[in-house]
Amino acid sequence: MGFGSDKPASAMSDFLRNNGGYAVIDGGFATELERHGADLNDPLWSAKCLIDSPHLVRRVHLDYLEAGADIIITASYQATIQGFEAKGFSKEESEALLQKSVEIAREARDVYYEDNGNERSLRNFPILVAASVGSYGAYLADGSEYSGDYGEKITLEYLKKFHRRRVQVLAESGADLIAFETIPNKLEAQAYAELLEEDDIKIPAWFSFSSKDGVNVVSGDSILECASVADSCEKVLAVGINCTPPRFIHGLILSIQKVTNKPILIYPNSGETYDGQTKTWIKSTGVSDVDFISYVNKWHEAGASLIGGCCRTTPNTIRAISNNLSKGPDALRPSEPVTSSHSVKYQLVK
Ligand code: MET
Ligand SMILES: [Zn+2]
Repeated sequence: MGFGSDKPASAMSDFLRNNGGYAVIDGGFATELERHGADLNDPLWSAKCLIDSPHLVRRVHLDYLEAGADIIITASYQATIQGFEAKGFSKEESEALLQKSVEIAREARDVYYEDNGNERSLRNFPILVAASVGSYGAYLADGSEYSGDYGEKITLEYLKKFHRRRVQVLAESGADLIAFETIPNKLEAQAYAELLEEDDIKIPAWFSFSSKDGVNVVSGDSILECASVADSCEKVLAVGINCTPPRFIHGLILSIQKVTNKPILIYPNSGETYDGQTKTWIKSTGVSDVDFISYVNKWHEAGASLIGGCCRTTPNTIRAISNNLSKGPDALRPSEPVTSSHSVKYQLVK
């Protein structure tokens, strides 16, 4: 039985409760691919490796699992049928590449389970594979991913049409959930919510927004309104923030809590600034790993229960997050297998 298929609404809360009150999300995927030598200067960005270096994709998933990630996010952030077709792939080949992103993550999970004596897969807290869906702006690769400004021609229906087949394919590919990431505006969140409902998508999802001021999402839409869209959609099991500087995260957690009781996820970037023109990160505008980590237990105390890193964070960041949370003041991650009769002890998750 898949994650969320028996009790969809509470699947994430149940998962977290069995997992000691928190889960660790992986870190910057593209960042780590580049560290392994991948060249991502391409409209497909990290999804280019699905075509030319799947072994690196698998390696990076394993790096994050070994660092302590409980949830790994697939390389499909910038993988779209339209983007693959622009490279000359057929519709069928493009869909197969989307499926491949999930297959590689599942393979990495199997290898990790085997290397670790299958202990985790037998527990109530398996590792989850989250199929990434990046925004329409990420597909455009023109900077609108971080402005959320798509112009007036882009309507709700346009966005639904753009994402529909991609979401359907990922939902049928064996992932545990869909991670809608770096959502830049309210319109795109509404498009995702309507797609999930209308197409009767069979796996749950999380919605994760990005912000550059700690008050609004990057388009200027209110985080309260955006998080409310996520709250109203039954298929959305967690809501939060990613690819946003660490200094804004605490305030955003408090805002999101005003409009939802769903578990809150956060996976900030390193705090460095991305220059959409040159497609590079401006160095020395961020925080060090040490500073990033000093925030982690505060974010957890403030109410975030799924914590990881986004662009420019590394397996070292994730290892430190994992170590910090397991030593935190209210950490209850069990070291022995948990059966459902024990789960009442782990009630930190709201
Ligand atoms: N999961 C994606 C990645 O790390 C998120 C990118 S945010 C621009 O590649
Ligand atoms: Zn990012």
